[in-house]
Amino acid sequence: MRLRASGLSVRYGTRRAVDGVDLEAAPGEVLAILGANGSGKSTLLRAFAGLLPCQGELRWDEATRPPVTRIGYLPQDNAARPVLTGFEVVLLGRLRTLALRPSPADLAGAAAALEEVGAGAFATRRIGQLSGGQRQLVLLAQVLAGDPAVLLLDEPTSALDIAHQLQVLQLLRDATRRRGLTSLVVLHDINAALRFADRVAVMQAGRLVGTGRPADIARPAVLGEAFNVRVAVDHGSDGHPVVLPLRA
Ligand SMILES: Nc1ncnc2c1ncn2[C@@H]1O[C@H](COP(=O)(O)OP(=O)(O)OP(=O)(O)O)[C@@H](O)[C@H]1O
Repeated sequence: MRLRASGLSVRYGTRRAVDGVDLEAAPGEVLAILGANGSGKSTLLRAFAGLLPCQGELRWDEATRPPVTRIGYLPQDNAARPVLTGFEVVLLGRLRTLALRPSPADLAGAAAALEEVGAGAFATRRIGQLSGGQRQLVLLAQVLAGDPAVLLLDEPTSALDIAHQLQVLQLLRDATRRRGLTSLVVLHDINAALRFADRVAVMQAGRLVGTGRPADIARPAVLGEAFNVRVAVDHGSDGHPVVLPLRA
C-alpha cells in the first residue's frame, strides 16, 4: 500500500509537532525516520496510523481514511495487560479475524509470528514477567500476526541487545520484501537506519529536512544539523556508511 503525505501538519493545541511534511513510501520498502528528541517522528507515525487529526493530505493508496485493519502500528510505549501470556498477546494481533473461539488459522498465525521474531520461548510466560526487550519482541510479533500491509514501528529495537537488534531489523527488511509491506520505522540508531533502510527521512523541529537513500543522507551537513552535533562519516567493511558523533 502506497503512503503519501502532502503538506502534512499536526498540532497539539498551539504546538506544531509536524510542519508541512511531504513524504511517500512504497510497498516493499523500509523507510527509516530519524531525528532528535521531540522532532516529530512519533507524531508523523501516529498520523500515518490515522490516530491524529491532521491538516494537509494523507493517502493510503487512494483512500483518504486509514484502512485500520491493514495497518500494524507499534507505539513507543505499548501497554499490554501484564497477566496475559506471550501467546495471548500475539493472538490479540489477529483481532481482524478473531472470534470467541480462536480458529486454527488464528492459533497457527499467532504461533508463527512468535517464532518469526524468535520469541517462541515466551509463549506461555506472562507478559508482565518478561524483560523489556523480550516484551518488545512479543509486541512486534503481535503486529506481524495481524498480517498488515503497512508497518509503522516506533523505536522497535530500543530495548534490544545488539544481536536482537540485528535480528529484528533483518526480519523487518526480509518481511517487507517478501510480503510487499510498506514499512516506516522510527530509529534512534543512525547506523542501523543507514544499514537496513532503503530510504531515510530526517526530521528536525517538525519539518522534513532530508529524504533519500542512505548514502545521500549520511552527510555531516544533514545529520550534524538535524542532531545538533558534529559528525564524521566513514564506511564499514561492507561499504555501508558509518556515522560517528564527534566532540562538540
Ligand atoms: N500528546 C501531546 N501533547 C502535546 N504535545 C505533544 C504531545 N505529544 C508530543 N508532543 C510534542 O510534540 C513534539 C513532537 O513530539 P514527538 O513525540 O512526535 O517527537 P519524537 O521525534 O518522536 O521524539 P522522541 O525521539 O523523544 O520520541 C514535541 O515537542 C512534544 O513535546
